[in-house]
Amino acid sequence: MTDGQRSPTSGDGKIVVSGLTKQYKNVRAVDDLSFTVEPGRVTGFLGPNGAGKTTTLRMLLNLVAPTAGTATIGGSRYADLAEPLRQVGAVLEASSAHKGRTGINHLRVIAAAAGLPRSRADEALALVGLTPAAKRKFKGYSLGMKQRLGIAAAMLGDPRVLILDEPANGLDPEGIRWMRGFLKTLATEGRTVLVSSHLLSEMQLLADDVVIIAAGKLVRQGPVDDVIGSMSHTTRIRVRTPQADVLAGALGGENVTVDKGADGVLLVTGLDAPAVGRAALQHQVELHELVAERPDLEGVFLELTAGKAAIR
Ligand SMILES: Nc1ncnc2c1ncn2[C@@H]1O[C@H](COP(=O)(O)OP(=O)(O)OP(=O)(O)O)[C@@H](O)[C@H]1O
Repeated sequence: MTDGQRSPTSGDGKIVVSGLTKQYKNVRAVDDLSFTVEPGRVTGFLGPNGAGKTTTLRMLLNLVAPTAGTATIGGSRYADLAEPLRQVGAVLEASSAHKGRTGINHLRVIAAAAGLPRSRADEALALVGLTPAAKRKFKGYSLGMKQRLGIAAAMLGDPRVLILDEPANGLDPEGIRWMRGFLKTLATEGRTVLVSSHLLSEMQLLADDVVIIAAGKLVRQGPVDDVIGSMSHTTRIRVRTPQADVLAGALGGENVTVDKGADGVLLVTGLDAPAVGRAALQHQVELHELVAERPDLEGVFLELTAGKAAIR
């Protein structure tokens, strides 16, 4: 299906979450949460255990009723979408299927129920690289194959929006790399791709944007590079010198910390690389290495969510 053939009601595929709240008896699982997810980009949805990610995705897909607030996809609530499977594909947990059914039959059953052409089952299976296992029974599928089958089911309607909860779970490194390429390609085609994950190093490779939540609330949202850049005060200078003690003594000042590592390495925070280089020059210290280590997504995530109780 091309863009021109898409249902006009699918809008631009932008996801808008506004004031979304879910109160369970004692737990405010999601608390006045607002964020947007743009088409044409992969957005990582991150948060510590119990942050409210799954509850948010379930509200987005009309599986749980919000206590307050709204979540729309292409301007409509999921419940109001005319043909939801053609507009939104979702995988919320490892795919389950009738154990004795083959992969292709599993997809054909879903396609038939949704009024989609039978040929879509073959196309979706090919899309996730499962054609060779089409006639194998589901019970013989590995976890990685089950994940792929779940994604194939989500892709049956050629949706403009894809929502995945922890899609890399159970995948081996090759499977994770495949998933990365697959999701990036979908975004390049202009689709909206929202992915929750705990794998922060993988998210740094995969995501264009991130939405970080903790204890049900928004902590930060934006392009990955901007979110990491916003924490540049945590940039650490790594310097190696045969005169580590001399240099350590020369690097003083308010908010400056100097930790000694092995082999003459000093890890400095509170100064930038030129300042460390200047101090070395002034004290005639020979340098073998001088590197500004920018924080990675994992470091930023841990700092942003530190102390926000995961168990509520
Ligand atoms: N049906 C429910 N009844 C009561 N509390 C619930 C229910 N579903 C979720 N919660 C609670 O809401 C909070 C958020 O849960 P949720 O599963 O959305 O978090 P999560 O970010 O997806 O966590 P994880 O990363 O561990 O999957 C948790 O404290 C959880 O115990």
